[in-house]
Amino acid sequence: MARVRIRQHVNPLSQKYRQVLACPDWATVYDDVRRPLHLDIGCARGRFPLKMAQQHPDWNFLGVEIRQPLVLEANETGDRLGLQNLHYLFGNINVEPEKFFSALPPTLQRVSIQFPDPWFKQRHNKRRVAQPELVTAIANALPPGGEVLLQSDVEPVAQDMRERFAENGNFSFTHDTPWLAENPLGVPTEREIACFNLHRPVYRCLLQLQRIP
Ligand SMILES: C[S@@+](CC[C@H](N)C(=O)[O-])C[C@H]1O[C@@H](n2cnc3c(N)ncnc32)[C@H](O)[C@@H]1O
Repeated sequence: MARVRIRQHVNPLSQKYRQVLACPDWATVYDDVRRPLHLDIGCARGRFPLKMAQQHPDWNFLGVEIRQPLVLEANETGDRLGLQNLHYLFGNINVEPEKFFSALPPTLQRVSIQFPDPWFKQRHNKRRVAQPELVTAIANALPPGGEVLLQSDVEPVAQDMRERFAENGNFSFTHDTPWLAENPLGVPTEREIACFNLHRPVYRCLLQLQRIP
């Protein structure tokens, strides 16, 4: 069988990725839509949501990824394992995020953005995931107490994400130190494992929504 070549990075500003993420009928992908929902943005092969779904059958998990072949493969794996609390969607999270978030089940409880950006240069700022419109959409969709986990191994990128959430005004940090030493969810992502093996530091923080905006 011919192997599909999967690109390392795609440009989220390209015309190809300008559609709003299409949501399915949630009752066809989750066996119980009432469970709390964890959204993982930029999930790549989706191993993090997969492990979380196995460890937390009382939650639903949704991975979003802009590289379609990874999404197809991840959904096949989830189906093969019979996981009815896991689903993946293809698309660009930064296209009209308000529309996407308003089409989610009303049970959104946690969002994670982990090692999202290959865009380290300042001139590529607009390609980064944590844009103000996305932060606003997350703030509008989470209930008070809802959580956001941010992680990166590139300090300026982590700092940038941190500032975007702090300047939104609706979130507070759950810790006094600038960064958390350990992953509070206890399940490392693929990139996090690679960082650990390379002894690279990881910059992570956990925020909570304070009030309804
Ligand atoms: C470096 S990988 C990290 C994957 C995983 N979160 C981890 O920690 O191992 C970042 C992923 O985010 C995806 N991504 C980047 N921008 C995105 C966007 N605007 N919408 C959806 N996915 C995006 C990339 O395609 C890539 O798979």
